[in-house]
Amino acid sequence: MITMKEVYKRYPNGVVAANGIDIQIDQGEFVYVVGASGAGKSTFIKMMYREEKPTSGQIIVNGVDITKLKNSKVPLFRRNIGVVFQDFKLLPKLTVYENIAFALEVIEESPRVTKKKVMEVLELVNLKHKARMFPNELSGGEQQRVSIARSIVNSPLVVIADEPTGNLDPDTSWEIMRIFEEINARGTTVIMATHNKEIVNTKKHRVIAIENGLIVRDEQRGDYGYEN
Ligand SMILES: Nc1ncnc2c1ncn2[C@@H]1O[C@H](COP(=O)(O)OP(=O)(O)OP(=O)(O)O)[C@@H](O)[C@H]1O
Repeated sequence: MITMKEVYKRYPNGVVAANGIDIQIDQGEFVYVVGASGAGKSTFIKMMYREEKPTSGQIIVNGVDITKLKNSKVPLFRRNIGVVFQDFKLLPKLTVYENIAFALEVIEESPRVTKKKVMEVLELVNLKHKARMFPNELSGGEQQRVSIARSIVNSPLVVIADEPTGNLDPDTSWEIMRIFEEINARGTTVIMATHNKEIVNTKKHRVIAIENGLIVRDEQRGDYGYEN
């Protein structure tokens, strides 16, 4: 579902963050992206949802070369992709319910379907009882669960998460992992950049390791492989 061919990314300041990446990720896979700080993990991930454009190379997502996509077509393309960030990025003035419903209002979903879908994802992340609260009334783990609920409410084919447990304590991180595993078990591809050695070594999945903008290891059920 995601193919990169000879992908290079040079930022305007001259830093080369992708240095010839070739990769294929199939529908339904669970993939960890690991590597030292500054190795190019975020750049790799951002290019998958057209947050960054490569300097050269092809990136094909669901059959479309997104490097050629017009800016005006990017929002439509992104409907098939859920994104989760380390710092949650919830809208502070909207309730939990509204933060999630927002993603559906943009696509003009009917109020009845919106309510049904929002309640379904809130159930999945176990936060139905906090639907009327505001983000600042929630713990970090709860905020991340809301952000995951928001990322999947459109039933995307893939969820891309950049260090989703980076700001969370170990117990909360395991709870977040449980939710990603559940999402993956339902057939959604999950791609997760992480520094969490324990999680990678315990919940085994494909591991892609990046160093200096290059994929240096790609293993099914791999280990984290760094000291951290
Ligand atoms: N917008 C940008 N402009 C210029 N250079 C950038 C930009 N974004 C990232 N870089 C540089 O590209 C390289 C790769 O950065 P990237 O954020 O992809 O790494 P990372 O592996 O995700 O790091 P971390 O684990 O710290 O998040 C780094 O040298 C970084 O400084």
